[in-house]
Amino acid sequence: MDSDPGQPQRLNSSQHEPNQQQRRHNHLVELPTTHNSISDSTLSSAFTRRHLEAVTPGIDLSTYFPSTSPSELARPSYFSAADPNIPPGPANSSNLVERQVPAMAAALARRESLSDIRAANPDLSLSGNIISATFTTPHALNYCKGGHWDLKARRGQSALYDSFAHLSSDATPWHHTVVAWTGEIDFPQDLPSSPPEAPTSSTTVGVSSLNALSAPVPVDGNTRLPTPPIDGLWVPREDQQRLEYQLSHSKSIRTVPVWLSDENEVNNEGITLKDQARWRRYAEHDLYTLFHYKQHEPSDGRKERVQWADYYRMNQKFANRIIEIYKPGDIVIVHDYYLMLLPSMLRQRVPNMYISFYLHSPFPSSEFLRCLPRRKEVLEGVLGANLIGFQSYSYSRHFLSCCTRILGFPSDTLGIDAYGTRVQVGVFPIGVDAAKVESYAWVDSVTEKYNTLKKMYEGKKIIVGRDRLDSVRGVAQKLQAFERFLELYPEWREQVVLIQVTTPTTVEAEKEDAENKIASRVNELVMKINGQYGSLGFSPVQHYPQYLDQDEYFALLRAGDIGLITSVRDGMNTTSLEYIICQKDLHGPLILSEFSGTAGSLGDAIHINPWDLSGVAEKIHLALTMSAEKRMAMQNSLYRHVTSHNVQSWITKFVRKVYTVLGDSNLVNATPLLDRALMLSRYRSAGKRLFMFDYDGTLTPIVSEPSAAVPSERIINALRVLADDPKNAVWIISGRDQDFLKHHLGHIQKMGFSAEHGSFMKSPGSDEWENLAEKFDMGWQEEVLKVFQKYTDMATGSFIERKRCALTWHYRLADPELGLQLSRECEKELSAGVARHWDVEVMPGKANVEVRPTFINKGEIIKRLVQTYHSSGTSSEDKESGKVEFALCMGDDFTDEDMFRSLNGFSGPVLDPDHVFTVTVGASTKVTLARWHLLEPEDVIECVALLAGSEEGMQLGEVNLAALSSVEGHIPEKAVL
Ligand SMILES: O=P(O)(O)OC[C@H]1O[C@H](O[C@H]2O[C@H](CO)[C@@H](O)[C@H](O)[C@H]2O)[C@H](O)[C@@H](O)[C@@H]1O
Repeated sequence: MDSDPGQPQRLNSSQHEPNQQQRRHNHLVELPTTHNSISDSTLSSAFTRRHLEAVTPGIDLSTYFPSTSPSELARPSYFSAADPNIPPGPANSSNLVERQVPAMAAALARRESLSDIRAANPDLSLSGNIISATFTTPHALNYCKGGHWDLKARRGQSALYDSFAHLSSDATPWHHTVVAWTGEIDFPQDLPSSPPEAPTSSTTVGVSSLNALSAPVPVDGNTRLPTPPIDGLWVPREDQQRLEYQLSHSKSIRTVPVWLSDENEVNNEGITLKDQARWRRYAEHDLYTLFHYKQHEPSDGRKERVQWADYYRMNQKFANRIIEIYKPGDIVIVHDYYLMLLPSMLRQRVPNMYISFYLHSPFPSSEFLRCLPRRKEVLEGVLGANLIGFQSYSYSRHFLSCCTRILGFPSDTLGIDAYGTRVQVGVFPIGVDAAKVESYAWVDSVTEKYNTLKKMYEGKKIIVGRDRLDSVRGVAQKLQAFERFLELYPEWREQVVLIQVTTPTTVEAEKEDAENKIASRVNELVMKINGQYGSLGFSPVQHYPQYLDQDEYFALLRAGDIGLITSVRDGMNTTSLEYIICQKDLHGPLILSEFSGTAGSLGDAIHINPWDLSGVAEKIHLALTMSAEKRMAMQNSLYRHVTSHNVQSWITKFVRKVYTVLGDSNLVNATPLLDRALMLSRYRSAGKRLFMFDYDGTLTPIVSEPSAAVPSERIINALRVLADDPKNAVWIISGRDQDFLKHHLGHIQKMGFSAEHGSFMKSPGSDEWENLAEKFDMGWQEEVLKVFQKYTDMATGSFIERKRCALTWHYRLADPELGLQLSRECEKELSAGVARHWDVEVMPGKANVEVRPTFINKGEIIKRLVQTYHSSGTSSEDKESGKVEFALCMGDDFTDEDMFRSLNGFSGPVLDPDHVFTVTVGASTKVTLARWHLLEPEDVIECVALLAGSEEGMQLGEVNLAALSSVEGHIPEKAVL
């Protein structure tokens, strides 16, 4: 093996070793890619065989796995926790731990039992199950000929998968299940990714997918018959079941796969393309980018809508899958930005579910998040969780401020009041499996490569870097800083080598960028530096654009004199943690970007600003010249941190925090975000529907001047569409007087009205107003007016709204503090005076105080309406007979609670509770009798338009807008109304 340090070369003499030409130019040419220490196919075969042996005793598997040798089965791998070759269970893992990290072994020895946990949390009914939802399964899947599955270790996220392995092991008391998408399934060329073409009686010409299903059985006996797809993925059901069985019986990580369709698309040339990557597109294109403080030009809105729809649908599929396996008392942990809608979707289905969310990536400041078109939905989605965890304090602080600034939710440093409950926020920096790193980093094969490396660069200092080729990893900055270092410190020229390994990105949005810009920028810089500071015998930058295998990786980390991490933004940099472990004896300093999520935890590393090239250069010099004592002190402290804050302690602390938070949460008052998709489906299946809308603060936003609260065109049109449908009875139930309602909404002939909190009623289609307070003595009004006038005189800007029956004193335009104080006094005075000798109720409203007869209220109107519309008849064609099969009631204030109370009374005995939607609008902190929550009138309008659009879309025979809307969670504004 050529050991000339001047020649870039691979670190071993494997079959992948490049030829001489490649060596000379390896910074320009991508070398043949190697994989983890066990090649993908070997690993997968080993895995599959091991599992099938476990689950199918007695079956000879040798024909399926002809190439799996016993040594392959036995060989360990660090890179994937999902690798079944890592011995599972307490005996193996704790032995390892005890040998390697005594502190951790002691911690694990203090394993809590479930009964201890239950005893310490008597208010919770913990089942002992944890469901972890993560985007992709710990294994990449290969669908093989013959319908068998080959499983490969998935690259990346090793810390997360290690935490799953830990939770699944006997080292914890939990019964753990991972729910995850299969990921893009690798199909062999000769297997159909869509239904195979079936022969017709006279010809073998292909038929459409639909016909293929009903086509005659092929007679050759070889053609695999298409079965109806699960969501369009053309994997026969028995093969899906085979995989599900295999994954669910895994001893290392029990996994339940989520099947998502690959929904083939036909391109302009009529060629069918598989597009399995669509499910990651929104998350990786929009969220990942923005969370890393980057923005791309908006594309045409249509593409974005489709990506959002896929994201929404993908999250829904996860929710469905979790609900299938969920049992009361289970703890659900949702991981990362792919699944940000999932917490709310779960909360909507099971309001008292124990849900937590952990973000592995950074979270940006509100100034950045504001640029995300779906910012509100994304924040609302996560807020379905009881606990939200972040990698670093600044990410959690940004999140809190986004909730307050974008959603208007009250927050403090510990959490947010949302949807009638408290959502807690915490910082839990992830770690790595330190014991595992130690056990693999010093095996003979690594030491051999380490020795080779050291020999290769004898007499030189080695700076190591291993990054993904993402723009956020700062590889270009690293090279520029190194260049600056060589410029500023000529004495180090030819004395220092930077070995930079750059792995391909897996993030969709980065791929294009990476291929086009970053890769060429990095190559340019490597050439420039080597051209300027290199010689015939030596190139100062050794760039390896490739995956490293496990042995090479650890050998490199051990061989480094400096670890250099210059990411301009990352959630957690696990390479830095692994470097620290690998340097436990040699104490090579770690130079770490302050923009890495790890920086907050590794206070003893040398922190740098990667944008300050001279500053980084100085720190490289400092690290190279640091005394041995100082390096040792620094490294020892970092080592202690990394080994005690490992991935096992991370997940243990997080889970512990989940149940502590649950003990503090008031889940009884939780009011989930309205499940629009559910509402729409119930609406569409109902023969007879009843709508009851409050007006101010529900259909229109609250404004300072009552006369300015006019309905928008959009809501008028939507209400009209709903009211025109013979299946619907639509009512406005408001504190407003008849004139106001008539003026703004009276032209919707088929709508019913109740004015002044139930004092007056006008049925749909009628011109007559019924006065329900007719017989009531109005003598109280004079007394109330006197009191109101007194307060009006005291608060400049306040005024009295005089209606026919109800009276309102408004103080919104007065000084806010004085107004509030006087309103309390006014309410007290009226309650102690006029309300004692008249049968009237004094109600504090939104910057108002209202008085009306007690027996008249919105709840009474609801009773009348249900009694009127709900009859035991069966015809659903007219309003005179038939059962109400869908009821939607929306309101925002105290007076609307009467409506919810009444409807709740009917839910069960009269109306099917699953078909009654009571929705409160407004403050996230609100304690309400409503079952659902919406944030503001704009959301109400979206929902009303969604229902109206659903019918209209179908009537017009257009694209089924409702179907699109339901997956998108909103209705296209212009297209429908
Ligand atoms: O039952 P509602 O339809 O919600 O009506 C309740 C009262 O709403 C109006 O006042 C409130 O809205 C105004 C416009 O946004 C706002 O300026 C005022 O401060 C609020 O109190 C209306 O003026 C009252 O008559 C209704 O009783």
